[in-house]
Amino acid sequence: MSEIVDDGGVASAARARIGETVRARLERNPMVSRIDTPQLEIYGRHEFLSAEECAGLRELIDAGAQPSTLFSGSANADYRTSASCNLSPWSPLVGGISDRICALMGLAAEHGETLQGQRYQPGQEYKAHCDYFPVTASYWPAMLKTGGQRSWTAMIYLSPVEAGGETHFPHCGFMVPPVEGMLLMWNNMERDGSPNRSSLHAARPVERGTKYVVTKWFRERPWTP
Ligand SMILES: O=C(O)CCC(=O)C(=O)O
Ligand SMILES: [Fe+2]
Repeated sequence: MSEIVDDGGVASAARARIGETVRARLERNPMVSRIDTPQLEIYGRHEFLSAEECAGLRELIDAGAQPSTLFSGSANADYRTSASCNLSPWSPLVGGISDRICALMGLAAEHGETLQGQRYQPGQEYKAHCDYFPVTASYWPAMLKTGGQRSWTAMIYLSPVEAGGETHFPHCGFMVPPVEGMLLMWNNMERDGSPNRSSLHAARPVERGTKYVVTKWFRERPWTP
């Protein structure tokens, strides 16, 4: 008897439903605007965080930042050159902001991974990648057990950057420039719940200034690290 395993790389009614629910909620929010591109569901919310909240998160990132690793744990000498840290969900600032992201998107807090902070100095970048998991990766069986595929990504820019540091979506043909306090949200899945290759994105090298962001990735099921 063969067991049908949803391998995260194909269409899925459950993931399609997550996409649809969040899309409907964001479309109803007058503070949220959709970036007009046919290949990707991507939305922005300006002034999601105040200047004080951004400064508070930058301080936490400065205190905790270590050279970034890639999810696969592989060496990343030139692939992801930023410094990053997981932010404690027990911090009232971090917990409150995580809750607000969940409320805005209509996603349950249990599905969200820990908020991760990143800092990029001039010359640092994160080369083109997708946030969803490749089902051929050695770590995929472990991900399947800890919440499955990643659905939506939420990312907040915490500083203005004098030059560079845009988030580039090469298949969609646009870049988002960092604007302090702005929340960017995109669906890593297609409407049918299969991975969307057009969600490929890169953090372009910072040219002048320092870029800070926090990222939250949502799993299709509750995250159980
Ligand atoms: O810093 C950025 O603009 C993108 C960050 C990113 O892609 C990620 O954290 O997954
Ligand atoms: Fe990413």
